[in-house]
Amino acid sequence: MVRADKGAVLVLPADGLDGAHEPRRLTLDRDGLVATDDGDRLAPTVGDWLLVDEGATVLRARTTALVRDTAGATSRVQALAANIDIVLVVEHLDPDPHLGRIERLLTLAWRSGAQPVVVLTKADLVPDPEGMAAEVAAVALAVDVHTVSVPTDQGLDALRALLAPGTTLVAVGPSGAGKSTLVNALAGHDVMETGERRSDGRGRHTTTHRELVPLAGGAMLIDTPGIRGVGVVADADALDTTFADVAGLAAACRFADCHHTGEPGCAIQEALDSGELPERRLDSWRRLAKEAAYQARRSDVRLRAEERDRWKKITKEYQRGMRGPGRPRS
Ligand SMILES: Nc1nc2c(ncn2[C@@H]2O[C@H](COP(=O)(O)OP(=O)(O)OP(=O)(O)O)[C@@H](O)[C@H]2O)c(=O)[nH]1
Ligand SMILES: [Zn+2]
Repeated sequence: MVRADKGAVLVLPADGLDGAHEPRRLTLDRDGLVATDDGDRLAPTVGDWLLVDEGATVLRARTTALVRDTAGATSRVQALAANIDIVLVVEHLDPDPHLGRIERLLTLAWRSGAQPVVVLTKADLVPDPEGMAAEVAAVALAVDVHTVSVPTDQGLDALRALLAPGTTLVAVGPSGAGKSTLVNALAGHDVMETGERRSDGRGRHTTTHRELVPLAGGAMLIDTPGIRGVGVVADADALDTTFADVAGLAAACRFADCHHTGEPGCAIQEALDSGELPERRLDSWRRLAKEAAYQARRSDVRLRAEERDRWKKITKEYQRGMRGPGRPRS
């Protein structure tokens, strides 16, 4: 699936992912959901595979999914993209890259099951892009960090090397980071509108929808609108990967339930004192860990509510059956 449209999705045939085919419109049921193999119903997202047969559409199980927890009390996670291999965490070098945002997006990426790669854009606007990249690399553990500039073509070959046939990449990052510009540069022609001011003076283009762009070489790229600070992205496992250094230290504290707030034998406190662990990184971890804990509690409540609703429905159906005559039962 390449794009969600009002009450419908745009789909490409599996053998039509060469960039030469026009997507086809597929109308969805009223609720906008599609049945999955295991009897669930999900809202299809960009990157999903839909098996379309006469009348029936089935959503294939996702290998990976970029998900964000939505704010509503009853709503579930929202899938931003599915079946992706690489998440490009795009951040500008000018203004200065925001380390906390990179950590947040890396957590979103790790949670998806795909491999994150950090892309620092606008290298042409700063005197020392490599020095800045080293600072970012220090917070992006086990992740490649690339610096690029689209106007000078700097660093783009390293990204082109990621575009193996069949590979799906998604670009995430704040508005104005240069995601659409990057997608266009990698596609070799303009497929996404970018933030240039329009000549008719009607403001600037920003990406308003997620869209899958099949590239000539057989890779697929998904551009996303700028992800704002809202939307919880953390879960405990993903956090431990993003903050492997903090998690490792915490495991070395004397008390297993150490809060790292002055307890004796606290390895985190020692690392802060020695300068090995920057205060900023610990704060960033604490903030995301708090969100993850809150989210876990909320989803517990939600699961229990769903279970209750399911039983209510079953009971109602049963009572209706008892009341008869109704439909004959098979
Ligand atoms: N100098 C320079 N400018 C760049 C570079 N990449 C992007 N820009 C500019 O940055 C602005 C924002 O770029 P976009 O590609 O629209 O940003 P985006 O991340 O897609 O933004 P949203 O669609 O709002 O999420 C545009 O004016 C681009 O021309 C770069 O490598 N160097
Ligand atoms: Zn501790």
